Amino acid sequence: MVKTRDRPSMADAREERGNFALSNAEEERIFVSIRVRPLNERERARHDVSDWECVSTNTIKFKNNGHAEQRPLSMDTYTFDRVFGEKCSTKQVYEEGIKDVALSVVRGVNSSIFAYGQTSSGKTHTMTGITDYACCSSIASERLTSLVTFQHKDREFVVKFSSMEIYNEAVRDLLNAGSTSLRILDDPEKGTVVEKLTEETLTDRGQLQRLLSICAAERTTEETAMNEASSRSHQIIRLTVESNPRDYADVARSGALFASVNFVDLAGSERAAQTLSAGTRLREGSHINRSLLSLGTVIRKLSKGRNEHVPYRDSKLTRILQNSLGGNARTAIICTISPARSQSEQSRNTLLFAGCAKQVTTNARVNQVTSDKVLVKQLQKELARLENELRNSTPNTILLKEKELQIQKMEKVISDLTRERDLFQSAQNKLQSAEKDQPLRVGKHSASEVSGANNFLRRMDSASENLDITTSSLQHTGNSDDDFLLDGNSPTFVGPDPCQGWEEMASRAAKPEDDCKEVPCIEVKEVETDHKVDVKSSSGNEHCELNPAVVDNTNNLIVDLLKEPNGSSTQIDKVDPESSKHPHISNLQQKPATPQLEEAEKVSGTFPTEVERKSSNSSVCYEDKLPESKLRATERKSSRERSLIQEMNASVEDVESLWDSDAEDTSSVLNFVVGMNERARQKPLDEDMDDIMVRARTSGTDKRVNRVRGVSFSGTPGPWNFETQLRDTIQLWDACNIPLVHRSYFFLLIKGEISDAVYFDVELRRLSFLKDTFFSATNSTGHGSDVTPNSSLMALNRERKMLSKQVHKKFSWKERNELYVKWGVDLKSKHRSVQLAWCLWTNTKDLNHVRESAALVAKLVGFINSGEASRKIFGLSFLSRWKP
Ligand SMILES: Nc1ncnc2c1ncn2[C@@H]1O[C@H](COP(=O)(O)OP(=O)(O)OP(=O)(O)O)[C@@H](O)[C@H]1O
Repeated sequence: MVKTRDRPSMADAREERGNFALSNAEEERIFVSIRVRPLNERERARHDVSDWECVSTNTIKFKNNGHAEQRPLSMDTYTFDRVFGEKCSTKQVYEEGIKDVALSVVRGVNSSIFAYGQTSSGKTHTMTGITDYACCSSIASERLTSLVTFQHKDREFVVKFSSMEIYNEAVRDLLNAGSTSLRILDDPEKGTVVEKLTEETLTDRGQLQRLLSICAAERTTEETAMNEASSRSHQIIRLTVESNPRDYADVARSGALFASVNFVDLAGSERAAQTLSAGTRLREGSHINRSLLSLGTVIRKLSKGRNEHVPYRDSKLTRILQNSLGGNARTAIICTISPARSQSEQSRNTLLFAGCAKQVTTNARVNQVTSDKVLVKQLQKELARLENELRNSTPNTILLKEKELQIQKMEKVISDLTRERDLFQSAQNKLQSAEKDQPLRVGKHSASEVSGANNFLRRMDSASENLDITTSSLQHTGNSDDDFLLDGNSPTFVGPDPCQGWEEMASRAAKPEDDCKEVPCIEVKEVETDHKVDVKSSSGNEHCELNPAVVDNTNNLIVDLLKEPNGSSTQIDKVDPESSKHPHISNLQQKPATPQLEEAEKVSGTFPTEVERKSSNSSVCYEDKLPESKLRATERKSSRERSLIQEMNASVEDVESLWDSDAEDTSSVLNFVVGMNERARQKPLDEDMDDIMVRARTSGTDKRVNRVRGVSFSGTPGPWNFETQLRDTIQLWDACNIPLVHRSYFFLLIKGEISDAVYFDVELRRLSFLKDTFFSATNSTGHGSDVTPNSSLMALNRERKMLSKQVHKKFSWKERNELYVKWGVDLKSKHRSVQLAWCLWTNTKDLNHVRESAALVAKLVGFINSGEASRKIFGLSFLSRWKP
């Protein structure tokens, strides 16, 4: 008795892991089932009886009733994978024995279904039904309506149909009846293939039915004594199923699957005596039996499991089905038998064959094909998916839009700044050309010093906040002018640069050449009429108040400078236009004497503030009475000296009144400073310079000038005491709450060269004035000043806060810690950068502390010492571009 081992439920296992999951080759035995048909009419007519009984779903028993004529069988019970009795339907055979193997093809596994049995046992009857069920029946568990309609949510299917018969050992294409015998080829990749076999791609179930009908019609069948429509050939209906995933993103399921299922309806073995064959039928029967014998031999060899030769090539049947027999395919064999006692031996032979087939194992595996075409298609789909994802990605879209908006804003800011820069350069060019056209006017032009001081402090104040302004300006997209508008009481910026304070210094330090280009002209009309002086800026449209104190200071300085070496003074009644013709003046100034002075004498004007002149004969008035001898001495002074005096007078006093002036009014200052520096560098002991400095140091009858000069020049003749001036300046910075950036910049740039005396002079005079302004603001509302010690102190605090923020930007963590240690800030304390900023410029009596403070501020702000040019710029940096 052939025993079969219990077969694991492979179908269930596949269902659990997914129908399309890839798997390695699985060794399994051929699924063998037995179907017993009912007795047919012919058998019943012969009063034949059924000798076979299906005792269970997998066991069939021969009912040998002891008939003597029956030769005793070696065994009477056979067990197979499934046994279907006479009453079992073809659908049941399909569902319970064939379906799982047949539908392996949709998972990319080759499969074959055989019908084996003697003639008239029911092979064609069974296989026709099986093929129909497999191809066209609803297959819910596979989520396929059928192999033909091949609908699936994950994959797209292409099913191709082909059919052939092996008749008299010749392969015929059943879909191409006119064709000759087809050749069988051995393909290294595909195995055995039938050349030129017609393949039809299935589109619907009706097409399949038509093709099946064609095959049935074309198959060779003849009537024999055993069967009215006996199949005289082996028929193979082949469905080739190729599936591709709908979504190529799933790598595990992204391969194309390619497999075939063969529905093989073998011709029945027959005995010539029974079929009464002769002639053609006999020859057919001979071929049938020979091929079946080859099949039996192959099965028997395979069932033994030895590595001996398997004669696949003995017949075209075994050659074509080689892959299905012990190869890469799942195989199911339905062995059909007749229950008739008259067919018992043939039935027994069938069962023996089935028993051998039961021992045969196959190694089915998934046939995954990843061709270049599939790869390209896969990549194209993936690319399209990613592009679509990118387009529809909301966060990315928002991010991109934000970036575009930022770019637009920055472009707008750049455009605004470029426009303002161009405007500014245009204005400078105009001023430069005007300067060339107009001679230098020496004298006074009015300025409200209180207003100027306010502007100065406001400018410094705004400078303290420069980083915030700069940053915010980059973020604004509106009118840049609006960005710089202050409150109603504050001045409005009219120049190109919103930060005229330390930031301007720093930025100019980076490109000193550009900033030194413009040397605006000061046009001053000094007219002696009713003791009033008309002061006009170069623009000619601005009348300003003139502070008598400044007038006094300047004139005293002039007088001092014009002192005769013997101590006598010369009073200037009128400037001699011819004096400019002096070669020294020409060298220094490069400008002709101003004819406007003469013209100015003829012009009478009124002043916002009258300046009482102490002497009706003098073109310059003094607060204190001056000896007439001084003025006369001045008059006698050489034209060269007068020109120098005019130059310095214009420079120093215009700088002094700078707070209300436009930048272009500083031309003479810069010219003078440049000239002084150049001369000092080239000829430090130049007689002119030396003369001027000595005279400056020895000047002073005016109280205010004395006070300033007492600081600047130590009040006594002798060598310039740089350190004293520096200390005095530092104290005044402290007293006036001057911004730390300004202090640092000044400190680092002015190093004590003799030419720096001018800078100190200007700085000290201004600081002194600021201090007085503070004093006035504290004690009265005089001048309408809104600048108070408190407001300047607040500005200073804001600057420190700004500097504290810079600490984090400019220094690394390690550098910051070193700084904190150096400046005595506890590393464990909070707000260390703020503490550090509040340490700067606190101990102003210690020059080392001052030097360290200045250096640190310079690092924090980022300005550099670019040499002489920077000092010139620094001179200009006092000039306000703010107007009330
Ligand atoms: N299970 C069945 N129930 C009812 N009738 C059947 C069954 N099996 C076969 N028959 C009938 O028996 C006859 C012979 O069947 P079939 O032609 O399928 O045999 P076959 O094995 O294909 O013979 P051959 O090898 O000569 O082609 C047919 O008339 C068929 O209708």
